[in-house]
Amino acid sequence: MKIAIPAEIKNHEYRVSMTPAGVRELTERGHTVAVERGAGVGSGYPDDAYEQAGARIESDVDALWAGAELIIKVKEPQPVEVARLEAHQTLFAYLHLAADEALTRSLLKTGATCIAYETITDDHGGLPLLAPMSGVAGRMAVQAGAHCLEKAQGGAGILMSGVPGVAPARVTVIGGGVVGENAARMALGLGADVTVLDRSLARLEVLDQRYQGRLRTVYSTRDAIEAAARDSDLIVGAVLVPGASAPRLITREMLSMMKPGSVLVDVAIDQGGCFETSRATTHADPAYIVDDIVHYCVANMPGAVARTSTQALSNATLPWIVRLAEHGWQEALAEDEHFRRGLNLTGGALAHPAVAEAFGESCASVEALFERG
Ligand SMILES: NC(=O)C1=CN([C@@H]2O[C@H](COP(=O)(O)OP(=O)(O)OC[C@H]3O[C@@H](n4cnc5c(N)ncnc54)[C@H](O)[C@@H]3O)[C@@H](O)[C@H]2O)C=CC1
Ligand SMILES: CC(=O)C(=O)O
Ligand SMILES: [Mg+2]
Repeated sequence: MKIAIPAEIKNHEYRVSMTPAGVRELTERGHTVAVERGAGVGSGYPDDAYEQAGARIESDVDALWAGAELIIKVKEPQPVEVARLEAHQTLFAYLHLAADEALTRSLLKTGATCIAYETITDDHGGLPLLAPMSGVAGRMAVQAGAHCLEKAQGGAGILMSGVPGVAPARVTVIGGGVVGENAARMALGLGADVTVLDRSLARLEVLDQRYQGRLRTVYSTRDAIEAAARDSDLIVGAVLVPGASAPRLITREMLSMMKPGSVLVDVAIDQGGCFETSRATTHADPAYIVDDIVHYCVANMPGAVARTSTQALSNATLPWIVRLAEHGWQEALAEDEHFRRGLNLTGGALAHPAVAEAFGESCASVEALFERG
């Protein structure tokens, strides 16, 4: 199969969708891999490392896309990339379509098959291609939150750990999944006072067992969220309903309950955000203030630690990419219900129920799509 690895073009996005080691796995199986010139540089992989792995380096980005059957990216395609996508091509990347109707409609018009990393599932109820970046973003959320708590950033001037005789910061994490657990672990490591809210009792039980009284677990209700708003110095938004847009858990009105200079880090911003006052920001200008509350809402947090993130992402995606390359999307997805859940769009139709629901549209029967092909 002809595979293309474009350079990422989102603001301050330094990841690349495949390491040279990943390229070698594909070229040794007889596939052709074209890598856009300079695509790996932000992650510390020069062009010659890809050449040694058997890739061809392509300087002409239009030719790179036009010559591919399978395009592997990190972030959702930007408008100039959507314009290059063709109906016969397969795109495999983070898409977060429920949060972006304009992107969804423009991708539908291309007729291309779009498979999202973040909706592929596993046998344990997890999201194996979201998890590695959720781990990174969860850990970063606390670093970012600690920075935002400093006075110069508009924060209340609170040190996460406190000092002897002075209480540590109160950190609440809403959503105790992969992002939430990693955020909680970092906050605990810094000596903060940590509470995790989730509406899954099973998840709260896992955290309770794992952290043996070092953090509080609280069932997520409106009351519990209001109490968190009143008491917390830092709230990390880490909820997810797979494929769907994030529920708005802290309203603008609730900001008035919070202490001035408190911080909201909305990691769920890539699914639209779980705070009403969240809007997506970039690493160039990551935070803003509404009603005295600092908001950090970067939608591609792992891009800032690209070397770590590229390796972690590539480790997770490679086996799935190999299956797409070896069998084509129809056969690869037909064989595996978890892979099928990654299918978001094909032939101009919506193929993921949560994405279709987000726009009040009907969802194509995935089984029927396979029969048609
Ligand atoms: N901004 C960024 O750079 C990044 C953002 N993310 C995003 O972070 C979000 C979380 O991802 P993961 O932790 O991997 O998901 P996950 O599925 O592991 O965890 C989500 C948790 O939220 C809980 N939840 C759902 N509704 C809730 C509610 N109303 N109240 C409390 N808890 C609720 C679920 O029970 C689950 O435990 C996703 O939107 C993901 O796309 C992930 C990586 C990078
Ligand atoms: C998950 C995601 O959106 C990211 O890593 O940027
Ligand atoms: Mg994102």
